Amino acid sequence: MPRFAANLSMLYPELDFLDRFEAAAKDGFAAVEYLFPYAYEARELASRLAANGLKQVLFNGPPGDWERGERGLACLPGREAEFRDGILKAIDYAAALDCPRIHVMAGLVPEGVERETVQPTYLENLRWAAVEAAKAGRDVLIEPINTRDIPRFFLNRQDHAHELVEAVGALNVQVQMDLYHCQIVEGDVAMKIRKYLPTGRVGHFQIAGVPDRNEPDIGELNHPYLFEVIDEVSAQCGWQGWVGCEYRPRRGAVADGTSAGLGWLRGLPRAARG
Ligand SMILES: O=C(O)C(=O)[C@H](O)CO
Ligand SMILES: [Mg+2]
Repeated sequence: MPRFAANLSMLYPELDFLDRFEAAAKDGFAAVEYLFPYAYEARELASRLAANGLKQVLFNGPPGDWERGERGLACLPGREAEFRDGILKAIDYAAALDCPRIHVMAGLVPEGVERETVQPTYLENLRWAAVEAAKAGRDVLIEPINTRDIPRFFLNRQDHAHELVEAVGALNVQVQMDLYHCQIVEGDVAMKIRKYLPTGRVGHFQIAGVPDRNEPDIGELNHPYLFEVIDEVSAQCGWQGWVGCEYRPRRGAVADGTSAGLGWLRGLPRAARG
């Protein structure tokens, strides 16, 4: 089975953020990811990781003004200086948390502007981020996200993400393949894993039930089957990454907490949470 990381931005909403590390470790996770570390001192987060024997495997670069709806700066002409400051801050956090990868959110295509118009800005920003991240020994990830959840998000499809990774041409730029978004936008998920994982350009997976982003055993995707596909292809190509559990608990959230909804994980053959 693949190795699973708990997404602490979505799992354990019943707990304060800093208490979610311990909860994830108690549920058997060996790794965590979350959206943003910036509201906390890096040393506080590092001590929570260490105290609970957890690895940090992913977080996002600063997204711009999240409360006002911004979802990344990479494709926004005129925001390059802010983008660069954010990437440098993320790289500092990644060093302090010993986190190998940073997700750089693409941002929203401005109203009335064509996607193609902002693509040069996006590529230039990614190239710059790749160079800075490489100096620090980190990978930069880009993630196609569905437009039902984030209307006008610049990057929606796996093929577009892989074209952009090729265009940047840096070994440390990879695709974050979120199977939830992939199913909503384009489907044919198993075949896309078979197509893209062997390229060496998939840095991380994420999962959630489709369509409601709840536990992976709720909804239209057959995750045990997809895990077998990931296992099979990984055995052939040597992929050794993580699968982030990025869903909003439905089963356990109210009565018993997130743990009660982890039956899908405990039920997997040779369940590997770390
Ligand atoms: O929404 C997702 O799927 C993500 O992974 C992003 O990091 C959230 O903004
Ligand atoms: Mg995701």
